[in-house]
Amino acid sequence: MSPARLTVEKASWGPDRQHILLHPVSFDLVPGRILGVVGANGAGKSTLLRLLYRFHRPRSGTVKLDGQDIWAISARETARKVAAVLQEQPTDFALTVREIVGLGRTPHGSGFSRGGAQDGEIIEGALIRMELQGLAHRRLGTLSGGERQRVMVARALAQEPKLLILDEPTNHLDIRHQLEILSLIRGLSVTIVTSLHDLNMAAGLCDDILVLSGGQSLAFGPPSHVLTTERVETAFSVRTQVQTLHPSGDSHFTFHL
Ligand SMILES: Nc1ncnc2c1ncn2[C@@H]1O[C@H](COP(=O)(O)OP(=O)(O)OP(=O)(O)O)[C@@H](O)[C@H]1O
Repeated sequence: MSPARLTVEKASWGPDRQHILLHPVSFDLVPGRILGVVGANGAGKSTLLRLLYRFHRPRSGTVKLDGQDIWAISARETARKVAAVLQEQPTDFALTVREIVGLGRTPHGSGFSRGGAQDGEIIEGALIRMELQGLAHRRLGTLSGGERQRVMVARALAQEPKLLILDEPTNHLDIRHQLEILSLIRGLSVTIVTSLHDLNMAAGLCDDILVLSGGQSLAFGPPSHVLTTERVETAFSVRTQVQTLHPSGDSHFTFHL
């Protein structure tokens, strides 16, 4: 499955027309790139992500995948193209890890093109990638927060999406699993939009960054262009310093009140 081009044109959202929480935002994400959405608490990150996985319909503007408005196709067709890993997933804690990962195949269940064996291989591949083989028979409710997070990513991988939406994917993960999941994300052949709180992580992982503040988009583009000291100070209301790390030459932010 090839990565999708994601084109967001002047998309806005609010619970009603009088209360707009996300003001018109536009960006064009080249297939296969990783976009990091950053901003302070309440900036509108989750609201934007909800527009991208077709949970909210934009009040104005459009969200297009490969040039097609996601509201012009069915929810099921969208689910074959877009997978989301969210902070709070409504899941059945009595299901086993393998069953949960298997749910990722649901949108593809046409009964014609895909046999059960092929689904089984895809599910097994997702379990292996997230190092979950040893937990495959455990019930979700018995897992730690980090293990559950890996199950949710495995379920999204089993969905074989063209666009993967991740809401704070490193939450609950210890340092090793954070690094592992970031390296896995980098290696996927899929377009990715992820919200991240850690700006240093966002700068290291993402090809593009979108900065939100108070429901407005402040900037979109490569991290080195977008994450300037002034912009970070505006968006997060903190004093910010940038250091150059040796020997990598990477930029590293530190923050002060
Ligand atoms: N359905 C809704 N009705 C009313 N207000 C909402 C709704 N959804 C979100 N909000 C408000 O919109 C603002 C943006 O919320 P959002 O969850 O998008 O922020 P966020 O950037 O993801 O924040 P955080 O970093 O805290 O997760 C918040 O003030 C939130 O309370």
